[in-house]
Amino acid sequence: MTILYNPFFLLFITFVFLFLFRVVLIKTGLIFTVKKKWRLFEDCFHVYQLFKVPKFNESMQRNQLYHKVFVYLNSLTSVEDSDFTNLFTGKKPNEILPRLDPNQIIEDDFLGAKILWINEDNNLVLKIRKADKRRVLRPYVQHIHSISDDLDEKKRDLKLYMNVVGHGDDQKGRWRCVPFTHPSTFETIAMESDLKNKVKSDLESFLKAKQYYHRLGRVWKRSYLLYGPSGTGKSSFIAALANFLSYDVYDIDLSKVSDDSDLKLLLLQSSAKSVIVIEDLDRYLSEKSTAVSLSGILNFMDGMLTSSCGEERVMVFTMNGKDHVDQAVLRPGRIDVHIHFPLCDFTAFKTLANSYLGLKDHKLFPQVEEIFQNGSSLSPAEIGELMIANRNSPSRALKSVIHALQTDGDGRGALNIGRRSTENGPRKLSGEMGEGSGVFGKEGANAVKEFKKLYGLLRVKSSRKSQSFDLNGDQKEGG
Ligand SMILES: Nc1ncnc2c1ncn2[C@@H]1O[C@H](COP(=O)(O)OP(=O)(O)OP(=O)(O)O)[C@@H](O)[C@H]1O
Ligand SMILES: [Mg+2]
Repeated sequence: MTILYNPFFLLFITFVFLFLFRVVLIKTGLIFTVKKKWRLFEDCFHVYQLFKVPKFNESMQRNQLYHKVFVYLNSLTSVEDSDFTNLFTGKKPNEILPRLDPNQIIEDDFLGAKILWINEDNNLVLKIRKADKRRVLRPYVQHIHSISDDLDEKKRDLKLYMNVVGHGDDQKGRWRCVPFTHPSTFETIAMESDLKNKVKSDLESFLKAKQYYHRLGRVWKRSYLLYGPSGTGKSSFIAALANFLSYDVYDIDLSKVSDDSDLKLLLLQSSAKSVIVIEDLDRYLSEKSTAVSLSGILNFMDGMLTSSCGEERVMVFTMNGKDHVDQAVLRPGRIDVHIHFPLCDFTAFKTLANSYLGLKDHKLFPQVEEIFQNGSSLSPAEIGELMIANRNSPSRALKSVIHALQTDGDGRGALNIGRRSTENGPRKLSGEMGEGSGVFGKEGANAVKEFKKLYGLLRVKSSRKSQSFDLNGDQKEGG
């Protein structure tokens, strides 16, 4: 019995007991409960300060700090270790990304200080001990900035935002987003290479011109008008432009915008480094199929409200034709660059044949060239579809293009009609695509014939100008 009073034995027993207690705590997960209780106990002896980082500022603009903190927090291992979190699949196979859940609390350590983040609805709340605040807060925020900038740079997954109809007074978060993965690039678009290079250098000089714009007291934005018939590559060009700039795309559907102030709000809630797109603007203006007034659109184009942030934005408007559009919409400054998207000519055809069929030359090319010279044309979309359908046999593909040009495309290039699918009815590809048929719906062909009757078979030999690049004075500013 004397052994029980031996201090070494008692010490040994205590160690064994503590070791077993620790094993039980860890194995059963009780350790987390103990830690939590301990934290609550510790909290009683500290005064905390809370800092709220709201998603939107008082004028409903996005708070950039919110985005940065969000990106930063999602990169912390403590997101995974917290009690509950969201899991999403990543880009790579088997990749799983933990993402903050509303009301989730995340712990972080910085310069020896414990920091808590609470993810509330539209706010991130930072909780820090008052004693640590002065020493830690500023360097911590700088740390968040640099880490999130690095992360943004590294995995810049582009996003496509679309506006949805707002409900009642809840105008927040009117944008819905999906990953933007459109594969179009300037290389895949059939367009005069000179024009392509001009567009690229215009964009590059715009990117470098922040100081220049600011010195002039101008909003740092650039507006493009893309106009031309349906299926000539306007939307593909927008995707190429976004990929070139690595910008997110905000695609505004004017039919879902309730009034002028709603449109303003959408612009305010878009983020910097983005392409803001309004497709078919001419249609909305002529049909008055939007609740937004002309002046609402003009103010939007001026981007008045974004001037306070000085953020870089590229605006793109598409139209089928600009002849009937109010000149105020097109004035320099509102639209900086006009780019015409014509129907296919022989040069564009060769680019398409190269990319769709891998053909640099072919014995049928001279025949195709002659048809184009006679003024026939189709849109690149129509020619592209024929090539895709016959991609296993280049000869058959070319024959079907020739056939389509001779029937449906007769005179379209010269007369430059068929401006809009809605004008002539959508030009559906019909019939069999194989065996050189590639027959197009007769609707379009009839429209062409009627047009020819009216205008006395006017044939202007390839008088159609290809994509024009009217830089309205402004371009010099960008450089
Ligand atoms: N210039 C082009 N170069 C390469 N592909 C093109 C070109 N134009 C059109 N295409 C192809 O045709 C299809 C339709 O093009 P797109 O949607 O860009 O035309 P659009 O001008 O926006 O037409 P719409 O006015 O009807 O919206 C796309 O799949 C695209 O790949
Ligand atoms: Mg389009």
